[in-house]
Amino acid sequence: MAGFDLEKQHFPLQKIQDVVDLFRGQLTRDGGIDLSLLSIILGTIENALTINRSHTVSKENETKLQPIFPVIEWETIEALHTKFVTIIKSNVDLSKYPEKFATRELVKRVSDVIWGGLTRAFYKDRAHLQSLYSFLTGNKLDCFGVAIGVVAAFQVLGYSDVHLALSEDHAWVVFGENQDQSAEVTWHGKGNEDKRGQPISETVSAKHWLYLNGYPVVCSIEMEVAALVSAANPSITASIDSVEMGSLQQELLWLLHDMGHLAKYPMALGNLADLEEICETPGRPPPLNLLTEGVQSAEQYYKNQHIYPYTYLGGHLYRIGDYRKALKAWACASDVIKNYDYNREDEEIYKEFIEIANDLLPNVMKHVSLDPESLRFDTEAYANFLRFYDGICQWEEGSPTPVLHTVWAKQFVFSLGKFDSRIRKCVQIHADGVEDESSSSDSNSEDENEENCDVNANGIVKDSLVVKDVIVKKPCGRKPKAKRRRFG
Ligand SMILES: CC1(C)CN=C(N2CCN(c3ncnc4sc(C(F)(F)C(F)(F)F)cc34)CC2)S1
Repeated sequence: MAGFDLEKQHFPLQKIQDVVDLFRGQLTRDGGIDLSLLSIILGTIENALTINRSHTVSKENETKLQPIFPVIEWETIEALHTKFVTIIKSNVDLSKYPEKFATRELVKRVSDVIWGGLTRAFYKDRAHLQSLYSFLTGNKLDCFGVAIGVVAAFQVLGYSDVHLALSEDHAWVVFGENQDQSAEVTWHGKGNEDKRGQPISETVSAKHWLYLNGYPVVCSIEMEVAALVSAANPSITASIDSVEMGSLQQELLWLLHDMGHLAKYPMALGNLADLEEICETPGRPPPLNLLTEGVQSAEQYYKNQHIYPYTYLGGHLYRIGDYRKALKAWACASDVIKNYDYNREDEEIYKEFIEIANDLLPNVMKHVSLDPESLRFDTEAYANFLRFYDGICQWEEGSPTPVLHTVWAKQFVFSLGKFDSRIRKCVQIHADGVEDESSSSDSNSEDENEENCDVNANGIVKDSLVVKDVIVKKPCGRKPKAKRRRFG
């Protein structure tokens, strides 16, 4: 196949650098990127490194004690690629679709072809079902795999307007001359009827986390490569990862990062940060830089409607023991979720907040000691703690599905009680625009500590009132004054 001469020269693939060079060649050549080829290559390697690890090791690797890596022959990849092209072209009669750009009917047809190629009874939550290798050798795909398979199929059919749209827990496609059309192409979650073929309207996405309130990541072809790489799964078992697959993913993400293709993809930046946390790449910036990039990307391109940039950041800070900043990141995540209405298809983000509130935060509060530097005496930490819970209360308000239950309340009381009692006296909560007689009493306590009030934290919500200012005072925080008796 003349078109593949450039790729052929990289084969046989025997080490990570061979794959990186092939991806770089694809990403830099004009002739366009072949998504199905890259998905098949990545899936073949993932399969050999995680599921079928009994492969031959090349002489070169054997002697140099290189990480083991399968020898991938061109013929293997070419056969699978030909199979995919044949399935798509023989099942889609393009004479019925004369338009230059994709139509909703054609998108539904291509989705049906991928859908029709799947075995009925398979456990869709299993790992390693995200690539075309899985589709072509096992007739199995997860929900992301169906979506990327549809996009790859349209490439095979010669369309350049069909692209992947990603939220934080769902994927669909955009298409049309102005990319202003959208369509479901896969299913979501368990027990939900799939809505394949339907558009994602503004009413469907408004205040709905699953559609990021209308601010999904709409991929370029290069970002679709980044999605393929992000979706690669190095896990061999629940507790063991393939080092080779992880470092291949890491190297490919750096390649994409250096080419600017992660700039609008916060989750890919988060994935790379997590890989760097596990095994840093010499000469590369620390994970915190990537996580900050992810937050800035969400603020700049997606109106700060994404949650995961903050929970990626909070999780990392938690793991390195920077609990103050972790708490701030989680409060920022809560500031985002509070504008959404929670519903039954949002379980993934619900689990994320449950883990923070009922596992991570209590652990933070358990660990804090009597050390005056501890969180217990930090007023800004307390304000962030209140902001975190307040956002969750506001998330529940107006939602068709309740969020909170007694477990949340028990953990809230546990964590709240860990803050030093004087902290709570240092925090004044002013109702937003609602002047009531009690607010005048606040001024007394303010007078009493006048010299201490110099920090304004972000607003929080109290009961049904939006509270604009939380006035916090320093000395109750970090270093209690000498005259204060040590606690306990
Ligand atoms: C802070 C966290 C709990 C750590 N890992 C997280 N991930 C891991 C990686 N991940 C992702 N990483 C890159 N791209 C995507 S596209 C996507 C999805 F839209 F949901 C899809 F396509 F339906 F699966 C998910 C996802 C999902 C979120 S969020």
